[in-house]
Amino acid sequence: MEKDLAAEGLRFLKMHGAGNDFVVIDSRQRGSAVVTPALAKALGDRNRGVGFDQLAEIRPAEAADFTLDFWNSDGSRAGACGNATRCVSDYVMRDLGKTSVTLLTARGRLAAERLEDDRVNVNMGPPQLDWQSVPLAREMDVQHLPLPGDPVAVGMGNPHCVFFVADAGAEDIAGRGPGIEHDPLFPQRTNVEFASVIGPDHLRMRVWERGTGITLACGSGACATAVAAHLRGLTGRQVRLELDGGQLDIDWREDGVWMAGPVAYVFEGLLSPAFTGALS
Ligand SMILES: N[C@@H](CCC[C@H](N)C(=O)O)C(=O)O
Repeated sequence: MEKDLAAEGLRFLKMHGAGNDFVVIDSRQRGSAVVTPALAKALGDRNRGVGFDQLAEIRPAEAADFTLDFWNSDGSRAGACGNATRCVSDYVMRDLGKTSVTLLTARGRLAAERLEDDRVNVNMGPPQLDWQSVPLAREMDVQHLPLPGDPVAVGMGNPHCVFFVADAGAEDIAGRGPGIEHDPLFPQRTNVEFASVIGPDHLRMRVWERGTGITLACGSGACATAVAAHLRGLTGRQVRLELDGGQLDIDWREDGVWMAGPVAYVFEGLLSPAFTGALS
């Protein structure tokens, strides 16, 4: 932690998208990143920190409106976070007086826009459907992984393992999630989705997130689940997902997987110098 931040404290914003909650740190004026794995882990602690599913740090960008980095609550980095992308895009759009923005993430350049009903729609890019990109440990059929339950692997800039089950609401997510997250098939671990079909354009989905655990919604997971459902012939390319925290609408278009959903502002805060200083 830089000396001046340890002395002054660090400003943050708390947001959520369909109950997937975030701490957002805006480092555009500072220019350089302040988040470290130690800060992410300490801040992600719901008892001793602020608590979040993901931490998102905004940095300046030359060829886009901003750069966005994601961290899980265990202090690990994530290459994609759909709901944080929607929330932070809304914040930057309001700040810049725009109704659409472009951003750079580890995945590449993404685009987001505010819809007339105030939801935010983001293009999460094309799904990664080859085993190296997910990534998986060795060559295999991504649409039929060699695991009980016959799941589908989909990369959305981060790895997802999607199970189609009779009733996602009845799945023991906490019991099954950790073992699959750490299965040797996934060299970078994986997010785990359990989905059931409500209709040809309607799914129920629950999630165990890599590096965080159970969350009320996962945007990249919703995209991966919609892609997997279409590949399995269960739905069309446009689908609504019912998550524990709300609804997300997915549209798998030629230019990528678009996801629309709500964004919410919760509070702003200032991390105490004692908190940030203890991490120096
Ligand atoms: N909540 C997210 C996904 C966050 C990252 C994930 N846990 C990972 O490690 O890949 C979303 O909305 O996409």
